[in-house]
Amino acid sequence: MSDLPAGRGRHTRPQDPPVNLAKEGGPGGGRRAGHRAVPQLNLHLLWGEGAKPWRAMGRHRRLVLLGIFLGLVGAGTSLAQPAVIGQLVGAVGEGRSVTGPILVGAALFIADAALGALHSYVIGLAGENIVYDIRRTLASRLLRSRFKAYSGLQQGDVFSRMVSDTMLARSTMTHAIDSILNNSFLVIGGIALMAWIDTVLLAATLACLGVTSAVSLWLARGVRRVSVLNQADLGTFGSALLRVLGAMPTVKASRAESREAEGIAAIARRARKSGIKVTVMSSLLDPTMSIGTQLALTVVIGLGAARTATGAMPTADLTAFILYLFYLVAPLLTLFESIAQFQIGRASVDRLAELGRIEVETDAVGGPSAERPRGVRPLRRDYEPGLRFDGVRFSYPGSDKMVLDGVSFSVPPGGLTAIVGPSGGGKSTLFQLIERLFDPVSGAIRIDGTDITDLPLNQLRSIVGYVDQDHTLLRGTVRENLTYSAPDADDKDIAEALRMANLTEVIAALPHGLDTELGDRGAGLSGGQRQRLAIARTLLQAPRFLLLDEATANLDTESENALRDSIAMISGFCAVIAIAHRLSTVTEAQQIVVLDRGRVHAVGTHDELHRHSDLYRRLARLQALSDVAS
Ligand SMILES: Nc1ncnc2c1ncn2[C@@H]1O[C@H](COP(=O)(O)OP(=O)(O)OP(=O)(O)O)[C@@H](O)[C@H]1O
Repeated sequence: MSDLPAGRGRHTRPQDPPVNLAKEGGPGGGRRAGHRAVPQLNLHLLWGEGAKPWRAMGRHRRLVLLGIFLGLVGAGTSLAQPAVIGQLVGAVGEGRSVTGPILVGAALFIADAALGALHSYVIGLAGENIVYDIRRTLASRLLRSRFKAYSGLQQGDVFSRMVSDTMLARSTMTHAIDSILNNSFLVIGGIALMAWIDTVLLAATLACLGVTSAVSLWLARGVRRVSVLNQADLGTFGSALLRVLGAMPTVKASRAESREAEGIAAIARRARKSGIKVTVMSSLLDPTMSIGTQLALTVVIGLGAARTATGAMPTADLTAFILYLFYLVAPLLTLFESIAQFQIGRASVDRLAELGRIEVETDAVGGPSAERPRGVRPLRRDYEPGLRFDGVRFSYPGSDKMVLDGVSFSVPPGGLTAIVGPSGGGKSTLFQLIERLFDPVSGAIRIDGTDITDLPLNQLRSIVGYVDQDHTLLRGTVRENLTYSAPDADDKDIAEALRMANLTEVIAALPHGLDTELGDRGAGLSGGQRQRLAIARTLLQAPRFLLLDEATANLDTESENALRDSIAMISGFCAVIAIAHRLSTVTEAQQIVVLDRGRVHAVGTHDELHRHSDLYRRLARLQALSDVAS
């Protein structure tokens, strides 16, 4: 492994001087690095406690304002049109020249159409920009979130917020706000011009429209209430679907397709029910306003005709008034629809803002903490090289049960340390704490004498490599998978890592070698090959500590031997800490830690434990029996 490049932190070997971890801690030195409450990211989405669509528009407010302005100018040209038509009617009636009104009218129509198109484009553009910013910022924040906070979320709900809530929020922040302002302007302008023409007819109009407007506002508020429920139902639907699709082999093997399909259908039914409520409330808006406008029109025509007959009102004025009433109908309807749309979108803005407040790991990526460890003088004179658990106690968030209760042991900077013990004893939890996915309730984990909570996360995770239980591989080629945590690794590094993971021949036999595409979850490779590929990937990161979870859980004898050889090779240049279910693979370990119900039961070599530990002997006996059985 000595050929791996130094730029990826590979040079901190057991024989290297330990790292002055606190000095490299950057701004976090002395504090618990990585979990500060104030995020470093420049987020437009940190909207404070209340979700404010205006603030959420971020740097696109000017574009939205330009769109609104264009809309208002367009509305002005619309408002002028009935007056010009009124003049045209007057001119015809009085035998005057109609050229002027026709030219002005034509100019207004053209301006109205051009402004309308431009206005739609600018508002649409602002919407796309806003939704892009929200998605980009939220995705980045989610990826940097504290694992503790992230693991409390439902993935389907997060997905639904990112896809459907962002669309609804976009409508609110652009179309709805723009439409409310423009149509309010049209309505107020229309009313003002109608007042200028005839106050009696206006009073009759307002009386008819007032009642229906109040009902419409009440309906719009109801729309928001049911929209919140509907969006939550959609989130639950997404979560359930994702969970089932992610467990397809188990679903099929359990012949649970129909049961799961029914379960999903039940959630879909709930979403349908709340969706129908939204539709009912929204569709009541139109007829409510239509009743008001029809009534107003009837009254205006009747009363207007009477007033024209008595000479109290010229015919041209009545024509203009009726035209304004017609002009008023569409903006009024759109206004109330937009208010309803705004209310629906506000519910989505709330849900996005909630996601935007997820706590982040502040120094996981970038910043001074991104520096790789350099071999510098040790932090303390009395440091103990390697990794040490010191009286670590831990319970998972929301649970009182102490999963680890006073765990203490040391891992030397090289060689193989195996962790064994009964199921549920806390073995995997140890790894989650070393990776700082969670922090201990009390006690400390130290590397070269430095508490890992004083280390920038980026640095910690570059010196600790982690191969999880699932040996997670990503979609893409073998090469892309291998270089995931060391993107600048060259072919020589890759060849070396493959050799150490005993994969050289396996990869050479693939149809396109390193450039062979792997399916989801590494399809195309056997379980053992996937596991060794995950190990090779971690090796390219040149860790000082390599954590292997359930290293030999699903291997045949040949793969197990291949892996055992690999571990022996790897443990010659870095410390390998392996959770092992098969004791046969760790008999050669420099030390074995037996963990039982969250406590260290014993530490020693295979021979020592065999002599002194009842539990170890029992585990070995059970293992031997299961090996015979299989
Ligand atoms: N996310 C979690 N929330 C709450 N409790 C958890 C969580 N993960 C694990 N536990 C509990 O913590 C205890 C230790 O689990 P852990 O996975 O560390 O054990 P393990 O020794 O690795 O078991 P196994 O050998 O079966 O993998 C178990 O009782 C488990 O139920």
